[in-house]
Parts: sequence; C-alpha cells; structure tokens
Amino acid sequence: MALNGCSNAPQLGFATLKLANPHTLSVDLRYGVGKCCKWKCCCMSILAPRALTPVEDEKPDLTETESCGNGNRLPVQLNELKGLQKDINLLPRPIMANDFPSSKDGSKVRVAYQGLPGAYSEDAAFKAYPKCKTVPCDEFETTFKAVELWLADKAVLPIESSIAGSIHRNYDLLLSHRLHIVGEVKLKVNHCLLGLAGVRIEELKGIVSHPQALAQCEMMLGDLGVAKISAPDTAAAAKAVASKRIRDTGAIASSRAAKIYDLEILAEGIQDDDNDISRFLILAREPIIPAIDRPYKTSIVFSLEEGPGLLFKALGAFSLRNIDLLKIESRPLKQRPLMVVDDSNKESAKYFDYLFYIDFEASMADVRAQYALENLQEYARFIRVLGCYPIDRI
Ligand SMILES: O=C(O)C(=O)Cc1ccccc1
Repeated sequence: MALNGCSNAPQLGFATLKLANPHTLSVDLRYGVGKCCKWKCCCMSILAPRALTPVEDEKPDLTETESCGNGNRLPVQLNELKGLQKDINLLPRPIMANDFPSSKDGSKVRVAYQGLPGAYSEDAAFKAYPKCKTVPCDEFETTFKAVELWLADKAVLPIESSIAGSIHRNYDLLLSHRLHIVGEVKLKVNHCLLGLAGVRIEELKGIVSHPQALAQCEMMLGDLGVAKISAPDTAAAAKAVASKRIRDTGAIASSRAAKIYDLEILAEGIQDDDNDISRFLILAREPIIPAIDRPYKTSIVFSLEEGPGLLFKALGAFSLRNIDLLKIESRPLKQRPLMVVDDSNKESAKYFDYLFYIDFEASMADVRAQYALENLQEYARFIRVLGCYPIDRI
C-alpha cells in the first residue's frame, strides 16, 4: 500500500486510520503512528531504511576514541569529530553499522556524556545502563555527534533540576540535531563540598563547580561568603582542585568524584533542598517503540501561528482529552534564529516568536495522544515530537 507521497517509505504492513480531517495517519505496526510525509513525529516517523537498523547492531570499537590513544580517559573533543563528520558526509549513502569496525563486546552500551569521570551525568548513565561503557565528552554537542557518528550508542543530557530549572541551551541542541529522547533519568544528587586533605572549610575563599550545582547550593555558598567559580562539570571542578593542589578553593561534586580525584569530603548533602531532583534525558539515533504497558510521557516542542487565544486552544488539545501536562515552558526567541534540522537532516535557521516545550503524560501509542497532536497541528506553525519514553521514578 503506497502511502500518499511516501512511495520511498518501506512497506511495513501499514494500516491506515481515516480521521475526520483530510489528513491520513498511517500506523506502522512496528513503530507506531506517523503523518505521511507532511509531518514526521520523531518517535513514529515514516521510517527510512536507516531507521530500521536494530539498535543492538554491532557497534564500532571505541577503545581508541575512549582512551584518545594514550590510555587516559580524556573527553572526546568536538573538533576531533568535525573532521570525521566531513569524511562521513562524503559517504554516498546513509551511514550503516558496517561502516565501522565491529566492537569487541556488543553487549556493552556505550553512553556519551558531557564531563569527566565522576560527573553526575555519568551517574545518570550508570543508573540507566548499569553495565555501560561511558564516553566522556568535552561539550554537550560532542555527545550528540558521538551518537550520530556511531561512536556511542546513547547520550545522556542534563535537562533540568527542580530548583535551578531547565538548561535551555540543551533544549536548543535537541532541535538542531535529530536524536530522539528514548528515556529519562531522575537523580537526587547529593552534593558534597570537596577539598584537599587537611583543609578546613573556614580556609576556603572560593568554590568551583558546574553552574547547576552552584545554583543548587546557593544557601551554603551565601553562608560561607565565598567566590563562586564556574566549571564545565562537577568532576572537572574536583579534578582542578586536586591536580592544581588549590588549598583555598573547594569543589562541589559527588562523593564518587572525591574518590576518583582523591579529595576529602569537607561537607556532605549541602544542596539547599534535599528533594531537588535533577533530570537527565537519554538520547538515541532511533526512537523506541511507544507502548502502553507502563506510564509513558511524550516531549514535544511547537510554535504557534499568529492569533488570539491560540495557546489556550493548543493546550485544550490535551486537556479536552484528559491528557495531563507534566511540563510546559515557553521560550521567547524574538529576533534570535534557531538552528533546526528537518527530517532530511537539513539544518536551517528558523525564526520563532516563542517556542513551547511540553511534556505530557501519554504514550504516542495512545490514540488520545495521536488525536491531540493532530488537533494541535491546526494551531501550530511548527511541531516536533522530541521523544516518547517511559517515565522514570526516583
Ligand atoms: O556537572 C555535572 O556533574 C553534570 O553532570 C551536570 C549536573 C550538575 C549538577 C546537577 C546535575 C547535573
């Protein structure tokens, strides 16, 4: 059954749902629901052959990349990948698994994260995949490229904390890349104040850490009256204090980082709110198959057409179908173009007045969610399903 305008789509036993409006949804029995060509939902687009490659396929051997050739686990550098991406782009066909040497141990999922060993993002990777091999990367964007170039299977991305709020630039990365959210990890981070052995807290003049960690320990930092110094991640902060032997500077990081970098825990549980939950997204090249066997959530981003009351109508698409909204966030983007990549992986600068990020509590296998997105499309100038994935509980 050829789908309208999708003759290039693989014939995967599609059943067709005729809806009240002229749009025809096609249900791919293996991958969920997708709007034929006109509108692709990440977790259920009409899949190109590449997307049918099972994730468990052989993965490239990262030993060289992970050790960066000298045995130390240094972060993968973005510029290292740019060159590789150029070569890859010369390939006359989509990247296939056999473009890379097979890995020795296909069972170990390789998870890219931003930071050094001991970062909370690495803790999140181990919570999601206890036996994984973690791949430290220097920047968040490097983790995306590592997955896109098959140098890692998944990426972990810190996206928000209940105290410090969302990390907006990481949402922008979701739009400028074509990875799919396939999971979330919630962590109650237990921030520790680390210092060189024998140092007393009163001696500290400055404290270094990731901005998110500094924000989560505002009260303690205010009480100490010390300078706040930003670092790329909490583990890098710990490593800097240890390697430079800085006596008058402490680091906020995990107890695991204290062990890795041989620092003393001067104080533990220093976060302002013990119920502060940090949330990380798990990203992959392919979406997971949405199901309804357990609680799912779906993350979308959209912008609206011009017109009064459209946001009210857009949110009504969910409330009228008893779909609970777990998160809604608007981001003003006046005059600032956003790099958005489309379904053919073409990147373009798009201008939106506002972007709305919504997490709603439903699986895309649930017809209520499908109808809600269909309804939202009537008011939206742009919709992207970022992913549909099981809800993580603390
Ligand atoms: O810096 C880290 O260790 C990270 O993974 C980012 C972060 C920082 C603070 C709370 C959650 C994640």
